[in-house]
Amino acid sequence: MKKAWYLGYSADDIGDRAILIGDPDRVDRIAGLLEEPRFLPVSRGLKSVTGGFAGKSLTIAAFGMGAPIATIVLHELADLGISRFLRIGTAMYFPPARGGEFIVSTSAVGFEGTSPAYLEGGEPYAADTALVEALNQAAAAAGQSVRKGIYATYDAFYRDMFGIDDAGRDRASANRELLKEMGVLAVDMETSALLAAAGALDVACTTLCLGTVDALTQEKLEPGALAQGEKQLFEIALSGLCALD
Ligand SMILES: O=P(O)(O)O[C@H]1O[C@H](CO)[C@@H](O)[C@H]1O
Ligand SMILES: O=c1cc[nH]c(=O)[nH]1
Repeated sequence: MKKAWYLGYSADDIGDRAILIGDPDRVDRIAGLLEEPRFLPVSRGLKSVTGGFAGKSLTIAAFGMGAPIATIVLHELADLGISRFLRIGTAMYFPPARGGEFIVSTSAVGFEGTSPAYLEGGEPYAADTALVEALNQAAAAAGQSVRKGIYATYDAFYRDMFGIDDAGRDRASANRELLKEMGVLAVDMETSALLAAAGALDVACTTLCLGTVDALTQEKLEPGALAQGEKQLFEIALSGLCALD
């Protein structure tokens, strides 16, 4: 049976849909919400678990950080037969979004190097509308709401997104002006590449993130609100993704 090159899994190891998560510690925490969680062998630090939720079988896969590795994980899982993907995590946000809100991607603009290899000229890359709506409904059922909008994605965190030196501050500040004009709501390091890869591979994908860093002030969500938001994020993500056939 075919085995994925980097992940090392075969089709028998995985569900029919996937949640992609950056931080591998989040895989351990979301696994507690799954029925019969089965952790898969870890290679290169890529931690995954397969289990059930609401009668559906899914795989939660950690990719670390950044578009190249996130798209490798999506591409390998798509090649094994997964047809729906949801990235969850955290993002920098622009007004009118506020800290602690859930932001779902309806589309994304790519300032990273991976998306052109999948869908050159395809910008803005579109998210799957059924998945976006399923997340919207799952949030409402949980007494929460999601804000829908455009994501922008970069590779160079300390140059394009967040300044800790003069060169980074200047560049990130110029980017912020551009993103404000474009009406971007959230910034991360994966979404545009995942949407482009999903489009090219004919699978469904979107991103749902908790807004944790104010793009204008660089103020961070405090740890208690982050922990609480993460729990709600997991519930909305699992319910929304598993509501679809
Ligand atoms: O979503 P999480 O894993 O929190 O990661 C987010 O924070 C990292 C730094 O920008 C990027 O990987 C980004 O997408
Ligand atoms: O600053 C941040 C915080 C979360 N996610 C990002 O991509 N950037």
